Amino acid sequence: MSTDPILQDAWRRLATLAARPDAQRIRPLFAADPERARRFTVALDDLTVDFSKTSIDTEALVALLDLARAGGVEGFRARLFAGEPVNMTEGRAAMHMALRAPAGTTLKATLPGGVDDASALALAERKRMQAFVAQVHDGELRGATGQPFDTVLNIGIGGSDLGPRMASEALTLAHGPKLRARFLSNVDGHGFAALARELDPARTLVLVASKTFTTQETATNAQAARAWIAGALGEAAVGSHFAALSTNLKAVGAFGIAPERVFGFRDWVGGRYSLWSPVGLSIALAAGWDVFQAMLDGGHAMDEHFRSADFAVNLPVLLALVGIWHVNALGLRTHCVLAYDERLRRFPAYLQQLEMESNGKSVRLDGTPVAGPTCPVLFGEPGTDAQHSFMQLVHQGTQAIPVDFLLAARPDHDRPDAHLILAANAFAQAEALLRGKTRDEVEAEMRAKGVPEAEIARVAPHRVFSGDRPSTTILFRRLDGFTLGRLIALYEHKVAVQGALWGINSFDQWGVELGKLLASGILPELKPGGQPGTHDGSTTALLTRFRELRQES
Ligand SMILES: O=P(O)(O)OC[C@H]1O[C@](O)(CO)[C@@H](O)[C@@H]1O
Repeated sequence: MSTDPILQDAWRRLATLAARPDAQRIRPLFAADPERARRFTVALDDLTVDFSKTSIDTEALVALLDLARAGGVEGFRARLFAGEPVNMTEGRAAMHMALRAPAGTTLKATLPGGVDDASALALAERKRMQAFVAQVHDGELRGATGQPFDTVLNIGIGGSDLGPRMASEALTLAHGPKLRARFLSNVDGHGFAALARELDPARTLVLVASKTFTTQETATNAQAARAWIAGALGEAAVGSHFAALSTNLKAVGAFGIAPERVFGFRDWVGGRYSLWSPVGLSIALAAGWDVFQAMLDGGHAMDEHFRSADFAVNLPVLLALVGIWHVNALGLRTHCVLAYDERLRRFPAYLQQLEMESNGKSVRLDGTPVAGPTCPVLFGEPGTDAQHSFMQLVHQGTQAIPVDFLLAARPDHDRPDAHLILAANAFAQAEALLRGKTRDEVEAEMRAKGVPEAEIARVAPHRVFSGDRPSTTILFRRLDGFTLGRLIALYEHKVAVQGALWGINSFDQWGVELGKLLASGILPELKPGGQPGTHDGSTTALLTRFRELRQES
Protein backbone atom coordinates (compact mmCIF):
# COMPACT_ATOMS: atom_id res chain seq x y z
CA MET A 1 0.00 0.00 0.00
CA SER A 2 1.38 3.40 -0.96
CA THR A 3 2.12 5.73 1.93
CA ASP A 4 1.70 8.88 -0.16
CA PRO A 5 -1.15 10.77 1.55
CA ILE A 6 -2.35 12.43 -1.67
CA LEU A 7 -2.54 9.09 -3.42
CA GLN A 8 -4.26 7.48 -0.45
CA ASP A 9 -6.79 10.32 -0.50
CA ALA A 10 -7.41 9.76 -4.19
CA TRP A 11 -8.12 6.06 -3.64
CA ARG A 12 -10.34 6.87 -0.63
CA ARG A 13 -12.30 9.40 -2.69
CA LEU A 14 -12.93 6.73 -5.28
CA ALA A 15 -14.09 4.31 -2.61
CA THR A 16 -16.46 6.93 -1.19
CA LEU A 17 -17.99 7.56 -4.59
CA ALA A 18 -18.33 3.83 -5.20
CA ALA A 19 -20.13 3.44 -1.88
CA ARG A 20 -22.97 5.72 -2.96
CA PRO A 21 -26.20 3.70 -3.19
CA ASP A 22 -26.57 4.35 -6.92
CA ALA A 23 -22.91 3.91 -7.80
CA GLN A 24 -23.62 1.09 -10.24
CA ARG A 25 -26.68 2.70 -11.84
CA ILE A 26 -26.18 4.00 -15.36
CA ARG A 27 -29.64 4.77 -16.74
CA PRO A 28 -30.31 7.63 -14.30
CA LEU A 29 -27.10 9.29 -15.48
CA PHE A 30 -28.50 9.51 -19.01
CA ALA A 31 -31.83 10.78 -17.68
CA ALA A 32 -30.05 13.50 -15.69
CA ASP A 33 -27.72 14.63 -18.45
CA PRO A 34 -28.85 14.81 -22.08
CA GLU A 35 -25.25 15.59 -23.05
CA ARG A 36 -23.86 12.49 -21.34
CA ALA A 37 -23.05 10.53 -24.49
CA ARG A 38 -21.07 13.44 -25.91
CA ARG A 39 -19.35 14.28 -22.64
CA PHE A 40 -18.21 10.72 -22.02
CA THR A 41 -17.00 10.03 -25.54
CA VAL A 42 -13.45 10.79 -26.61
CA ALA A 43 -11.99 10.38 -30.09
CA LEU A 44 -8.65 10.36 -31.80
CA ASP A 45 -9.63 11.11 -35.40
CA ASP A 46 -12.12 8.38 -36.33
CA LEU A 47 -11.18 6.16 -33.38
CA THR A 48 -14.02 6.81 -30.98
CA VAL A 49 -14.25 5.57 -27.41
CA ASP A 50 -17.66 5.92 -25.76
CA PHE A 51 -17.61 5.12 -22.06
CA SER A 52 -20.93 6.81 -21.31
CA LYS A 53 -22.52 3.38 -20.76
CA THR A 54 -20.59 2.99 -17.51
CA SER A 55 -21.57 4.33 -14.12
CA ILE A 56 -18.77 6.89 -14.19
CA ASP A 57 -20.34 10.29 -13.61
CA THR A 58 -18.63 13.67 -13.55
CA GLU A 59 -17.54 13.33 -9.93
CA ALA A 60 -16.14 9.86 -10.51
CA LEU A 61 -14.31 11.00 -13.63
CA VAL A 62 -12.75 13.89 -11.76
CA ALA A 63 -11.72 11.51 -8.98
CA LEU A 64 -10.25 9.06 -11.48
CA LEU A 65 -8.28 11.77 -13.24
CA ASP A 66 -7.04 12.97 -9.85
CA LEU A 67 -6.00 9.42 -9.08
CA ALA A 68 -4.04 9.24 -12.34
CA ARG A 69 -2.21 12.41 -11.41
CA ALA A 70 -1.66 11.44 -7.77
CA GLY A 71 -0.61 7.95 -8.86
CA GLY A 72 2.27 9.38 -10.85
CA VAL A 73 1.10 8.35 -14.31
CA GLU A 74 2.75 11.41 -15.84
CA GLY A 75 6.10 10.54 -14.29
CA PHE A 76 5.71 6.89 -15.24
CA ARG A 77 4.93 7.84 -18.85
CA ALA A 78 8.01 10.08 -18.96
CA ARG A 79 10.22 7.28 -17.59
CA LEU A 80 8.71 4.79 -20.06
CA PHE A 81 9.44 6.97 -23.08
CA ALA A 82 12.86 7.93 -21.71
CA GLY A 83 13.79 4.25 -21.86
CA GLU A 84 14.39 3.99 -18.14
CA PRO A 85 14.38 0.49 -16.63
CA VAL A 86 10.65 0.49 -15.78
CA ASN A 87 10.93 -3.31 -15.77
CA MET A 88 12.79 -3.07 -12.47
CA THR A 89 12.99 -6.77 -11.63
CA GLU A 90 14.95 -7.38 -14.82
CA GLY A 91 16.63 -3.97 -15.02
CA ARG A 92 15.25 -3.31 -18.48
CA ALA A 93 13.36 -0.65 -20.36
CA ALA A 94 10.07 -1.42 -22.09
CA MET A 95 10.82 0.33 -25.33
CA HIS A 96 8.52 -1.41 -27.83
CA MET A 97 7.54 2.12 -28.95
CA ALA A 98 10.95 2.36 -30.69
CA LEU A 99 9.94 -0.50 -32.98
CA ARG A 100 7.17 1.57 -34.55
CA ALA A 101 8.87 4.96 -34.48
CA PRO A 102 9.58 6.52 -37.87
CA ALA A 103 13.08 7.38 -39.11
CA GLY A 104 14.43 10.45 -37.41
CA THR A 105 13.11 9.50 -33.97
CA THR A 106 15.57 9.10 -31.12
CA LEU A 107 14.43 6.69 -28.45
CA LYS A 108 16.95 5.17 -26.07
CA ALA A 109 16.53 2.07 -23.96
CA THR A 110 18.22 0.79 -20.85
CA LEU A 111 19.50 -2.75 -20.81
CA PRO A 112 21.15 -4.51 -17.86
CA GLY A 113 24.50 -3.87 -19.56
CA GLY A 114 24.07 -0.35 -20.96
CA VAL A 115 21.95 1.93 -23.12
CA ASP A 116 20.76 1.21 -26.67
CA ASP A 117 19.91 3.63 -29.43
CA ALA A 118 16.64 1.74 -29.68
CA SER A 119 15.00 3.51 -32.59
CA ALA A 120 18.13 3.31 -34.75
CA LEU A 121 18.53 -0.42 -34.06
CA ALA A 122 14.87 -1.02 -34.80
CA LEU A 123 15.03 0.92 -38.05
CA ALA A 124 18.09 -0.97 -39.28
CA GLU A 125 16.46 -4.33 -38.59
CA ARG A 126 13.21 -3.16 -40.18
CA LYS A 127 15.09 -2.40 -43.40
CA ARG A 128 16.52 -5.93 -43.41
CA MET A 129 13.06 -7.36 -42.80
CA GLN A 130 11.58 -5.29 -45.62
CA ALA A 131 14.24 -6.52 -48.05
CA PHE A 132 13.63 -10.12 -46.97
CA VAL A 133 9.86 -9.77 -47.42
CA ALA A 134 10.35 -8.31 -50.90
CA GLN A 135 12.65 -11.18 -51.86
CA VAL A 136 10.16 -13.78 -50.71
CA HIS A 137 7.21 -12.06 -52.41
CA ASP A 138 9.15 -11.55 -55.64
CA GLY A 139 10.16 -15.21 -55.67
CA GLU A 140 13.85 -14.28 -55.44
CA LEU A 141 14.12 -16.31 -52.26
CA ARG A 142 12.86 -19.81 -52.87
CA GLY A 143 12.85 -23.19 -51.29
CA ALA A 144 15.60 -25.77 -51.88
CA THR A 145 13.84 -27.30 -54.87
CA GLY A 146 13.54 -23.92 -56.58
CA GLN A 147 9.84 -23.52 -55.93
CA PRO A 148 8.58 -20.21 -54.55
CA PHE A 149 7.19 -20.29 -51.02
CA ASP A 150 3.43 -20.44 -50.68
CA THR A 151 3.29 -20.61 -46.87
CA VAL A 152 5.03 -19.04 -43.93
CA LEU A 153 4.94 -21.22 -40.82
CA ASN A 154 5.59 -19.24 -37.65
CA ILE A 155 6.76 -21.41 -34.77
CA GLY A 156 6.56 -19.60 -31.45
CA ILE A 157 4.44 -19.35 -28.34
CA GLY A 158 3.03 -16.61 -26.11
CA GLY A 159 4.10 -13.24 -27.43
CA SER A 160 5.97 -14.96 -30.25
CA ASP A 161 2.66 -16.36 -31.47
CA LEU A 162 -0.40 -14.52 -30.20
CA GLY A 163 0.39 -11.08 -31.65
CA PRO A 164 1.59 -12.26 -35.08
CA ARG A 165 -1.26 -14.76 -35.33
CA MET A 166 -3.91 -12.22 -34.34
CA ALA A 167 -2.58 -9.45 -36.57
CA SER A 168 -1.88 -11.51 -39.67
CA GLU A 169 -5.37 -12.94 -39.47
CA ALA A 170 -6.91 -9.51 -38.87
CA LEU A 171 -5.08 -8.02 -41.84
CA THR A 172 -5.55 -10.79 -44.38
CA LEU A 173 -9.02 -12.17 -43.82
CA ALA A 174 -10.68 -9.49 -45.95
CA HIS A 175 -8.55 -9.65 -49.08
CA GLY A 176 -6.61 -12.86 -48.72
CA PRO A 177 -2.92 -13.19 -47.87
CA LYS A 178 0.10 -12.47 -50.05
CA LEU A 179 1.55 -15.58 -48.48
CA ARG A 180 -0.50 -18.07 -46.51
CA ALA A 181 0.40 -17.90 -42.82
CA ARG A 182 0.20 -20.80 -40.40
CA PHE A 183 1.09 -20.81 -36.72
CA LEU A 184 2.40 -23.56 -34.51
CA SER A 185 2.55 -22.80 -30.81
CA ASN A 186 1.43 -25.76 -28.73
CA VAL A 187 3.95 -28.47 -28.00
CA ASP A 188 1.09 -30.94 -28.39
CA GLY A 189 2.20 -32.97 -31.41
CA HIS A 190 -1.32 -33.02 -32.85
CA GLY A 191 -0.80 -29.41 -33.94
CA PHE A 192 2.33 -30.19 -35.93
CA ALA A 193 0.83 -33.41 -37.34
CA ALA A 194 -2.13 -31.45 -38.75
CA LEU A 195 0.16 -28.86 -40.31
CA ALA A 196 2.47 -31.49 -41.78
CA ARG A 197 -0.58 -33.04 -43.49
CA GLU A 198 -1.63 -29.69 -44.88
CA LEU A 199 1.65 -28.08 -45.93
CA ASP A 200 4.10 -28.80 -48.72
CA PRO A 201 7.62 -28.77 -47.24
CA ALA A 202 9.09 -27.68 -50.56
CA ARG A 203 7.01 -24.48 -50.44
CA THR A 204 7.09 -23.72 -46.72
CA LEU A 205 9.23 -21.03 -45.12
CA VAL A 206 9.62 -21.70 -41.39
CA LEU A 207 10.15 -18.81 -38.98
CA VAL A 208 11.34 -19.78 -35.53
CA ALA A 209 10.13 -16.93 -33.35
CA SER A 210 11.50 -16.92 -29.84
CA LYS A 211 12.82 -13.98 -27.92
CA THR A 212 14.95 -16.19 -25.67
CA PHE A 213 15.35 -19.15 -28.05
CA THR A 214 15.17 -21.37 -24.98
CA THR A 215 11.42 -21.99 -24.83
CA GLN A 216 10.76 -25.72 -24.61
CA GLU A 217 7.65 -25.77 -26.77
CA THR A 218 9.24 -23.73 -29.56
CA ALA A 219 12.50 -25.71 -29.48
CA THR A 220 10.54 -28.98 -29.71
CA ASN A 221 8.38 -27.77 -32.58
CA ALA A 222 11.34 -26.23 -34.40
CA GLN A 223 13.17 -29.57 -34.24
CA ALA A 224 10.06 -31.33 -35.58
CA ALA A 225 9.84 -28.87 -38.47
CA ARG A 226 13.55 -29.24 -39.15
CA ALA A 227 13.22 -33.03 -39.31
CA TRP A 228 10.15 -32.67 -41.53
CA ILE A 229 12.01 -30.44 -44.03
CA ALA A 230 15.17 -32.56 -43.90
CA GLY A 231 13.16 -35.78 -44.26
CA ALA A 232 11.32 -34.51 -47.32
CA LEU A 233 14.02 -32.47 -49.05
CA GLY A 234 17.34 -33.57 -47.55
CA GLU A 235 19.53 -32.09 -44.81
CA ALA A 236 21.06 -29.55 -47.20
CA ALA A 237 17.62 -28.02 -47.78
CA VAL A 238 17.17 -26.87 -44.19
CA GLY A 239 19.09 -23.59 -44.58
CA SER A 240 16.86 -22.24 -47.31
CA HIS A 241 13.65 -23.05 -45.44
CA PHE A 242 14.38 -21.48 -42.06
CA ALA A 243 14.72 -18.01 -40.60
CA ALA A 244 14.80 -16.96 -36.95
CA LEU A 245 13.47 -14.02 -34.96
CA SER A 246 15.22 -13.71 -31.65
CA THR A 247 17.40 -11.81 -29.20
CA ASN A 248 19.56 -14.88 -28.60
CA LEU A 249 21.80 -14.96 -31.65
CA LYS A 250 24.14 -17.55 -30.13
CA ALA A 251 21.38 -20.13 -29.64
CA VAL A 252 20.03 -19.41 -33.13
CA GLY A 253 23.48 -20.09 -34.54
CA ALA A 254 23.65 -23.38 -32.65
CA PHE A 255 20.34 -24.39 -34.22
CA GLY A 256 21.99 -23.90 -37.60
CA ILE A 257 20.30 -20.82 -39.02
CA ALA A 258 22.65 -18.58 -41.01
CA PRO A 259 23.16 -15.01 -39.69
CA GLU A 260 21.63 -13.39 -42.80
CA ARG A 261 18.41 -15.18 -41.98
CA VAL A 262 18.29 -14.05 -38.39
CA PHE A 263 16.35 -10.92 -37.47
CA GLY A 264 17.24 -9.66 -34.06
CA PHE A 265 15.88 -7.46 -31.34
CA ARG A 266 16.88 -6.61 -27.82
CA ASP A 267 15.75 -7.28 -24.29
CA TRP A 268 13.94 -3.96 -24.08
CA VAL A 269 11.18 -5.64 -26.10
CA GLY A 270 8.95 -7.75 -23.89
CA GLY A 271 7.57 -10.94 -25.46
CA ARG A 272 3.97 -9.70 -25.42
CA TYR A 273 5.05 -6.42 -27.06
CA SER A 274 7.13 -8.08 -29.77
CA LEU A 275 4.74 -8.19 -32.72
CA TRP A 276 6.18 -4.82 -33.83
CA SER A 277 9.69 -6.34 -33.90
CA PRO A 278 11.07 -9.02 -36.24
CA VAL A 279 8.61 -11.33 -34.45
CA GLY A 280 6.04 -9.61 -36.70
CA LEU A 281 7.77 -10.90 -39.84
CA SER A 282 4.94 -13.35 -40.50
CA ILE A 283 2.50 -10.40 -40.48
CA ALA A 284 4.52 -8.61 -43.14
CA LEU A 285 4.88 -11.78 -45.21
CA ALA A 286 1.18 -12.54 -44.98
CA ALA A 287 -0.31 -9.06 -45.31
CA GLY A 288 2.41 -7.26 -47.25
CA TRP A 289 5.03 -4.78 -46.16
CA ASP A 290 2.86 -1.70 -46.68
CA VAL A 291 0.16 -3.08 -44.42
CA PHE A 292 2.71 -4.01 -41.76
CA GLN A 293 4.23 -0.53 -42.00
CA ALA A 294 0.74 0.99 -41.67
CA MET A 295 0.29 -1.04 -38.49
CA LEU A 296 3.56 0.36 -37.13
CA ASP A 297 2.43 3.88 -38.11
CA GLY A 298 -0.86 3.35 -36.29
CA GLY A 299 0.98 2.18 -33.18
CA HIS A 300 3.23 5.23 -33.38
CA ALA A 301 0.22 7.56 -33.78
CA MET A 302 -1.18 6.13 -30.54
CA ASP A 303 2.21 6.57 -28.84
CA GLU A 304 2.22 10.24 -29.79
CA HIS A 305 -1.34 10.65 -28.55
CA PHE A 306 -0.62 8.86 -25.27
CA ARG A 307 2.52 10.90 -24.78
CA SER A 308 1.01 14.32 -25.42
CA ALA A 309 -2.75 14.36 -24.86
CA ASP A 310 -4.21 15.75 -21.67
CA PHE A 311 -5.44 12.94 -19.43
CA ALA A 312 -9.05 14.09 -19.85
CA VAL A 313 -8.91 13.24 -23.56
CA ASN A 314 -6.17 10.61 -23.51
CA LEU A 315 -7.62 7.33 -24.79
CA PRO A 316 -5.24 4.87 -23.07
CA VAL A 317 -5.45 6.79 -19.80
CA LEU A 318 -9.25 6.93 -19.92
CA LEU A 319 -9.57 3.25 -20.85
CA ALA A 320 -7.28 2.43 -17.92
CA LEU A 321 -9.36 4.56 -15.56
CA VAL A 322 -12.61 2.97 -16.70
CA GLY A 323 -11.02 -0.37 -15.79
CA ILE A 324 -9.84 0.97 -12.42
CA TRP A 325 -13.37 2.17 -11.68
CA HIS A 326 -14.78 -1.26 -12.41
CA VAL A 327 -12.09 -3.35 -10.71
CA ASN A 328 -11.11 -1.27 -7.71
CA ALA A 329 -14.09 0.95 -6.99
CA LEU A 330 -16.92 -1.43 -7.88
CA GLY A 331 -15.14 -4.75 -7.30
CA LEU A 332 -15.88 -6.23 -10.73
CA ARG A 333 -13.19 -8.83 -11.34
CA THR A 334 -13.87 -9.90 -14.91
CA HIS A 335 -13.66 -8.09 -18.21
CA CYS A 336 -15.12 -9.14 -21.53
CA VAL A 337 -13.92 -8.05 -24.97
CA LEU A 338 -16.31 -8.46 -27.87
CA ALA A 339 -14.97 -7.47 -31.26
CA TYR A 340 -17.84 -7.40 -33.72
CA ASP A 341 -15.38 -8.28 -36.44
CA GLU A 342 -14.48 -11.77 -37.57
CA ARG A 343 -11.00 -10.51 -38.43
CA LEU A 344 -10.40 -9.80 -34.74
CA ARG A 345 -11.39 -13.26 -33.58
CA ARG A 346 -7.97 -13.79 -31.98
CA PHE A 347 -7.94 -10.34 -30.38
CA PRO A 348 -9.24 -11.52 -26.97
CA ALA A 349 -6.65 -14.32 -26.92
CA TYR A 350 -3.97 -11.75 -27.67
CA LEU A 351 -5.31 -9.42 -24.97
CA GLN A 352 -5.39 -12.25 -22.44
CA GLN A 353 -1.62 -12.36 -22.54
CA LEU A 354 -1.17 -8.61 -22.82
CA GLU A 355 -3.39 -7.83 -19.84
CA MET A 356 -3.09 -10.88 -17.60
CA GLU A 357 0.62 -11.61 -18.07
CA SER A 358 1.36 -7.91 -17.58
CA ASN A 359 -0.88 -7.09 -14.66
CA GLY A 360 -1.73 -10.44 -13.08
CA LYS A 361 0.44 -9.52 -10.10
CA SER A 362 -0.09 -9.13 -6.38
CA VAL A 363 3.19 -7.56 -5.27
CA ARG A 364 4.07 -3.91 -5.59
CA LEU A 365 7.35 -2.52 -6.92
CA ASP A 366 8.67 -2.26 -3.37
CA GLY A 367 7.90 -5.93 -2.68
CA THR A 368 4.88 -5.30 -0.45
CA PRO A 369 1.50 -6.88 -1.20
CA VAL A 370 -0.96 -4.82 -3.23
CA ALA A 371 -3.83 -3.32 -1.25
CA GLY A 372 -6.62 -4.29 -3.63
CA PRO A 373 -7.38 -6.25 -6.77
CA THR A 374 -5.30 -5.83 -9.92
CA CYS A 375 -5.91 -7.34 -13.36
CA PRO A 376 -9.41 -8.68 -13.97
CA VAL A 377 -9.93 -12.02 -15.70
CA LEU A 378 -10.28 -11.22 -19.38
CA PHE A 379 -12.23 -13.25 -21.88
CA GLY A 380 -13.96 -12.72 -25.18
CA GLU A 381 -15.11 -14.04 -28.51
CA PRO A 382 -16.17 -12.34 -31.70
CA GLY A 383 -19.66 -10.93 -31.89
CA THR A 384 -22.15 -12.17 -32.86
CA ASP A 385 -20.88 -15.66 -31.92
CA ALA A 386 -20.57 -14.64 -28.27
CA GLN A 387 -24.27 -13.85 -28.16
CA HIS A 388 -24.98 -17.52 -28.73
CA SER A 389 -22.66 -18.75 -26.01
CA PHE A 390 -21.76 -16.76 -22.88
CA MET A 391 -23.73 -13.54 -23.29
CA GLN A 392 -26.55 -15.12 -21.29
CA LEU A 393 -24.33 -14.77 -18.24
CA VAL A 394 -23.26 -11.23 -19.11
CA HIS A 395 -26.92 -10.18 -19.34
CA GLN A 396 -28.43 -12.15 -16.48
CA GLY A 397 -25.60 -13.62 -14.40
CA THR A 398 -25.10 -12.68 -10.78
CA GLN A 399 -22.46 -10.04 -11.34
CA ALA A 400 -21.92 -7.23 -13.81
CA ILE A 401 -19.13 -7.88 -16.32
CA PRO A 402 -17.80 -4.77 -18.05
CA VAL A 403 -17.62 -5.26 -21.80
CA ASP A 404 -15.54 -3.59 -24.51
CA PHE A 405 -17.39 -3.60 -27.84
CA LEU A 406 -15.23 -3.04 -30.94
CA LEU A 407 -16.74 -2.26 -34.32
CA ALA A 408 -15.67 -0.91 -37.74
CA ALA A 409 -18.17 1.36 -39.49
CA ARG A 410 -17.10 0.13 -42.93
CA PRO A 411 -16.46 -3.48 -43.77
CA ASP A 412 -13.94 -4.72 -46.32
CA HIS A 413 -16.37 -7.05 -48.02
CA ASP A 414 -19.13 -6.35 -50.48
CA ARG A 415 -22.16 -7.39 -48.43
CA PRO A 416 -23.27 -4.20 -46.71
CA ASP A 417 -26.46 -5.91 -45.54
CA ALA A 418 -24.43 -8.42 -43.50
CA HIS A 419 -22.36 -5.64 -41.97
CA LEU A 420 -25.44 -3.74 -40.92
CA ILE A 421 -26.82 -6.85 -39.23
CA LEU A 422 -23.50 -7.25 -37.42
CA ALA A 423 -23.47 -3.59 -36.37
CA ALA A 424 -27.10 -3.67 -35.26
CA ASN A 425 -26.27 -6.59 -33.00
CA ALA A 426 -23.26 -4.82 -31.49
CA PHE A 427 -25.26 -1.70 -30.69
CA ALA A 428 -28.19 -3.77 -29.45
CA GLN A 429 -26.07 -5.78 -27.04
CA ALA A 430 -24.63 -2.65 -25.47
CA GLU A 431 -28.07 -1.08 -25.31
CA ALA A 432 -29.62 -4.21 -23.79
CA LEU A 433 -26.93 -4.34 -21.11
CA LEU A 434 -27.64 -0.74 -20.24
CA ARG A 435 -31.40 -0.67 -20.56
CA GLY A 436 -32.41 -4.09 -19.22
CA LYS A 437 -36.05 -5.10 -19.07
CA THR A 438 -38.26 -4.68 -16.02
CA ARG A 439 -40.77 -7.15 -14.63
CA ASP A 440 -43.56 -4.76 -15.68
CA GLU A 441 -42.27 -4.65 -19.23
CA VAL A 442 -41.99 -8.42 -19.39
CA GLU A 443 -45.51 -8.94 -18.04
CA ALA A 444 -47.04 -6.34 -20.35
CA GLU A 445 -45.34 -7.95 -23.34
CA MET A 446 -46.59 -11.41 -22.38
CA ARG A 447 -50.09 -10.13 -21.73
CA ALA A 448 -50.17 -8.45 -25.13
CA LYS A 449 -49.39 -11.85 -26.64
CA GLY A 450 -52.29 -13.40 -24.73
CA VAL A 451 -50.20 -15.53 -22.40
CA PRO A 452 -52.32 -16.79 -19.44
CA GLU A 453 -51.72 -15.03 -16.11
CA ALA A 454 -50.48 -18.17 -14.34
CA GLU A 455 -47.90 -18.68 -17.05
CA ILE A 456 -46.86 -15.03 -16.81
CA ALA A 457 -46.34 -15.37 -13.05
CA ARG A 458 -44.28 -18.52 -13.56
CA VAL A 459 -42.02 -17.35 -16.37
CA ALA A 460 -41.78 -13.55 -16.06
CA PRO A 461 -39.01 -13.49 -13.40
CA HIS A 462 -36.76 -15.46 -15.72
CA ARG A 463 -37.23 -12.92 -18.50
CA VAL A 464 -36.21 -9.86 -16.48
CA PHE A 465 -32.91 -8.10 -17.26
CA SER A 466 -31.46 -5.94 -14.51
CA GLY A 467 -29.84 -3.48 -16.94
CA ASP A 468 -27.24 -0.98 -15.71
CA ARG A 469 -24.51 -3.34 -16.92
CA PRO A 470 -21.47 -1.38 -18.07
CA SER A 471 -19.84 -1.32 -21.47
CA THR A 472 -17.42 0.78 -23.49
CA THR A 473 -17.78 0.99 -27.25
CA ILE A 474 -14.75 1.47 -29.48
CA LEU A 475 -15.81 2.49 -32.95
CA PHE A 476 -13.57 3.20 -35.94
CA ARG A 477 -13.93 3.75 -39.65
CA ARG A 478 -12.20 0.66 -41.01
CA LEU A 479 -10.05 -2.13 -39.67
CA ASP A 480 -6.94 -1.50 -41.73
CA GLY A 481 -3.29 -1.82 -40.70
CA PHE A 482 -3.21 1.68 -39.27
CA THR A 483 -6.26 1.17 -37.11
CA LEU A 484 -5.15 -2.24 -35.90
CA GLY A 485 -1.87 -0.62 -34.86
CA ARG A 486 -3.74 2.10 -33.00
CA LEU A 487 -5.94 -0.43 -31.25
CA ILE A 488 -3.07 -2.63 -30.10
CA ALA A 489 -1.06 0.32 -28.81
CA LEU A 490 -4.20 1.68 -27.12
CA TYR A 491 -4.50 -1.50 -25.07
CA GLU A 492 -0.74 -1.71 -24.46
CA HIS A 493 -0.68 1.74 -22.92
CA LYS A 494 -3.92 1.14 -21.04
CA VAL A 495 -2.29 -1.88 -19.40
CA ALA A 496 0.85 0.12 -18.58
CA VAL A 497 -1.18 2.93 -16.98
CA GLN A 498 -3.14 0.45 -14.88
CA GLY A 499 0.08 -1.24 -13.80
CA ALA A 500 1.50 2.15 -12.77
CA LEU A 501 -1.62 2.92 -10.72
CA TRP A 502 -1.59 -0.47 -9.07
CA GLY A 503 2.10 0.09 -8.29
CA ILE A 504 3.15 -3.17 -9.93
CA ASN A 505 5.70 -4.08 -12.60
CA SER A 506 3.70 -4.71 -15.79
CA PHE A 507 6.75 -5.86 -17.72
CA ASP A 508 7.96 -9.04 -16.03
CA GLN A 509 6.25 -12.45 -15.81
CA TRP A 510 7.79 -14.46 -12.99
CA GLY A 511 4.49 -16.25 -12.52
CA VAL A 512 5.14 -18.47 -15.52
CA GLU A 513 8.43 -19.82 -14.14
CA LEU A 514 7.40 -22.31 -11.45
CA GLY A 515 5.32 -24.44 -13.79
CA LYS A 516 8.17 -24.50 -16.33
CA LEU A 517 10.59 -25.66 -13.64
CA LEU A 518 8.31 -28.40 -12.33
CA ALA A 519 7.59 -29.63 -15.87
CA SER A 520 11.30 -30.09 -16.48
CA GLY A 521 11.47 -32.21 -13.32
CA ILE A 522 8.42 -34.31 -14.19
CA LEU A 523 9.44 -34.99 -17.80
CA PRO A 524 12.23 -37.52 -16.99
CA GLU A 525 9.86 -39.29 -14.59
CA LEU A 526 7.47 -39.91 -17.47
CA LYS A 527 10.08 -41.35 -19.80
CA PRO A 528 10.60 -45.13 -19.96
CA GLY A 529 12.59 -46.22 -16.93
CA GLY A 530 11.98 -42.87 -15.23
CA GLN A 531 11.87 -42.93 -11.43
CA PRO A 532 8.89 -41.35 -9.62
CA GLY A 533 9.95 -38.21 -7.79
CA THR A 534 8.60 -36.59 -4.65
CA HIS A 535 5.28 -34.84 -5.16
CA ASP A 536 2.05 -34.10 -3.36
CA GLY A 537 -0.33 -37.04 -3.10
CA SER A 538 -2.53 -35.99 -5.96
CA THR A 539 0.31 -35.46 -8.41
CA THR A 540 1.93 -38.78 -7.46
CA ALA A 541 -1.37 -40.63 -7.97
CA LEU A 542 -2.00 -38.93 -11.31
CA LEU A 543 1.51 -39.70 -12.56
CA THR A 544 1.05 -43.34 -11.57
CA ARG A 545 -2.34 -43.53 -13.27
CA PHE A 546 -0.91 -41.83 -16.37
CA ARG A 547 1.85 -44.45 -16.62
CA GLU A 548 -0.70 -47.26 -16.13
CA LEU A 549 -2.99 -45.89 -18.83
CA ARG A 550 -0.11 -45.59 -21.26
CA GLN A 551 0.74 -49.27 -20.73
CA GLU A 552 -2.78 -50.60 -21.23
CA SER A 553 -3.33 -51.89 -24.77
O1 LIG B 1 9.65 -15.74 -27.22
P1 LIG B 1 10.03 -16.73 -26.17
O2 LIG B 1 11.30 -16.39 -25.48
O3 LIG B 1 10.06 -18.12 -26.76
O4 LIG B 1 8.92 -16.70 -25.05
C1 LIG B 1 7.59 -17.01 -25.32
C2 LIG B 1 6.69 -16.56 -24.23
O5 LIG B 1 7.04 -17.16 -23.00
C3 LIG B 1 6.87 -16.23 -21.94
O6 LIG B 1 8.13 -15.83 -21.50
C4 LIG B 1 6.18 -16.80 -20.74
O7 LIG B 1 5.41 -17.88 -20.99
C5 LIG B 1 6.12 -15.08 -22.58
O8 LIG B 1 6.27 -13.90 -21.90
C6 LIG B 1 6.69 -15.09 -23.94
O9 LIG B 1 5.92 -14.32 -24.80
